Amino acid sequence: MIEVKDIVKTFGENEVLKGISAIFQTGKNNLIIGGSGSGKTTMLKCIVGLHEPTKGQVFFDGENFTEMDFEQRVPIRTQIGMLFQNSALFDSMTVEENIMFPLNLFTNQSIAEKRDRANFCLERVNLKGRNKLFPAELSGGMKKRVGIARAISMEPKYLFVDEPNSGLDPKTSILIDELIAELTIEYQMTTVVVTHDMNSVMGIGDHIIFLHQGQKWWEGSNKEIAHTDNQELNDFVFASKFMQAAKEKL
Ligand SMILES: Nc1ncnc2c1ncn2[C@@H]1O[C@H](COP(=O)(O)OP(=O)(O)OP(=O)(O)O)[C@@H](O)[C@H]1O
Repeated sequence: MIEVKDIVKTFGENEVLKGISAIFQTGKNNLIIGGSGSGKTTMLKCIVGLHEPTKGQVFFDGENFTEMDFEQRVPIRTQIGMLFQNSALFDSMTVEENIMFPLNLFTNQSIAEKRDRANFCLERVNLKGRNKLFPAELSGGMKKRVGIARAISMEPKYLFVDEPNSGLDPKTSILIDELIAELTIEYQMTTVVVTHDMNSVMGIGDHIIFLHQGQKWWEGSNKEIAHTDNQELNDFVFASKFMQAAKEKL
């Protein structure tokens, strides 16, 4: 479980997060949604320590991450898997080398053990045997899957994903969502996904936080979202005529 308490983040005069508190449960797909510039990525970066919050605290399973120094954070950092936008694979490394990268950095495993783990992760994301390919030889969906394989290589307790569906066709997007959702349950991870993909919201949104102008404006599940009377959330989720028509049938 991850708890954020009263997170404020300012950049100069710009107060981007205005005191956000939330709990992200273990084994759940927690989604952060909101309009462009509402502070979603900033929130994710504050949780993982890529930004220091101006105020407030982040707890990983009760441990106060915010007040730890660099060294003290290492054990928690090794339990964090991340998939950021564009998959962030190393272009000069093969698929296998990309997946083994965190293992090289953080473990003393032998080459054989690391290769076994890479094979296991590749199989788990349906890319068995693609070890020797380079990122340039992969489709966007395959790159995401390699990114997921790398993110789970260390058997993380916490998984953070920023816009997993960007640049993917709708069918591949759903496959990626389903993979994240399956892995979350299988490994009982606390997963936090930043998205503005409505298929993801409706498909895997166990717990959703809607940010509006740097504040937590609404919180609930995908089942509740269809019946909300929150005006800003409605305007955001059901912006298109198609979604409005779909809502009426729910
Ligand atoms: N490093 C930074 N320095 C200064 N301002 C920043 C920085 N990072 C983000 N911001 C500002 O914070 C605000 C929120 O940005 P953020 O990327 O968190 O939004 P977002 O909700 O993820 O948007 P999008 O959906 O467009 O990716 C924006 O006004 C942005 O300019």
